[in-house]
Amino acid sequence: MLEARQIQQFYGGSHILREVSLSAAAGRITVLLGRNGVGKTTLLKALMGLIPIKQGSIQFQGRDISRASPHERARAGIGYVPQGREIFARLTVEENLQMGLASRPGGTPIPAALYELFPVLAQMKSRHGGDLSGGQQQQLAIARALCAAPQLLILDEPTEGIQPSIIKDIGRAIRLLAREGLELGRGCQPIAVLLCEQYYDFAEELADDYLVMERGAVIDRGSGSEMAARGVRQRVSI
Ligand SMILES: Nc1ncnc2c1ncn2[C@@H]1O[C@H](COP(=O)(O)OP(=O)(O)OP(=O)(O)O)[C@@H](O)[C@H]1O
Repeated sequence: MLEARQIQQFYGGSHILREVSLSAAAGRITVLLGRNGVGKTTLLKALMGLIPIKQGSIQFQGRDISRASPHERARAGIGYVPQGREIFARLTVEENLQMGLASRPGGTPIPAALYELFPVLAQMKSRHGGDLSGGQQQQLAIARALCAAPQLLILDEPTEGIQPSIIKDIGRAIRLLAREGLELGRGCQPIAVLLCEQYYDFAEELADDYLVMERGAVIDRGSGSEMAARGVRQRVSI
């Protein structure tokens, strides 16, 4: 589904991504781990087209999207939940979700399945985004990305600063999306999930595949079931 090859990225003179390659497949959760500042967010932004890549290629559904705009990538089926959520604080929950429908034909309703996935959003439909708790905002940010019915969902640290009960709900939602998919108005099919995460236990629990980054490069990768044996926890702990 997604194939990124040999991505190189620089900020000024700093070499931030060093020949990073990764893939994500429908039905699988691919987890990206690494300490603060190793380049994870930069990589996700590059995949979404928010930062142009200097070298390398990105293929999605067999199509080269290396130079496509974020908007085109969203239309092609990539959903992105940024670090820090970036919900619209002055818009209501419902209006935030409507913003997520922008890439779909006019008149497309907010998929009811999203309110089943995160019932708190139904209860808080008319509240302003800024009045929600951090965990509720994270659920809203995920639901907003899902409004576009993506085939690939990219999540940047969805557990950051969130209480344990909501982390569990988010974990359940991610697993459901990858295993079964959700009826978002385009049929219900398992999606590909690319999850960047600092919270090791959460990452290990969900990972089908994992990658570890250090100083802009992938230094280890494998299947989620090998993470404990390969000492990934020690590699990413601060
Ligand atoms: N806009 C920018 N201009 C210059 N340097 C930047 C910029 N954004 C990030 N960096 C630097 O690039 C490196 C990688 O940052 P990035 O945010 O991708 O790391 P990260 O692994 O996602 O870390 P975190 O978990 O803290 O978000 C860091 O050294 C950071 O200071």
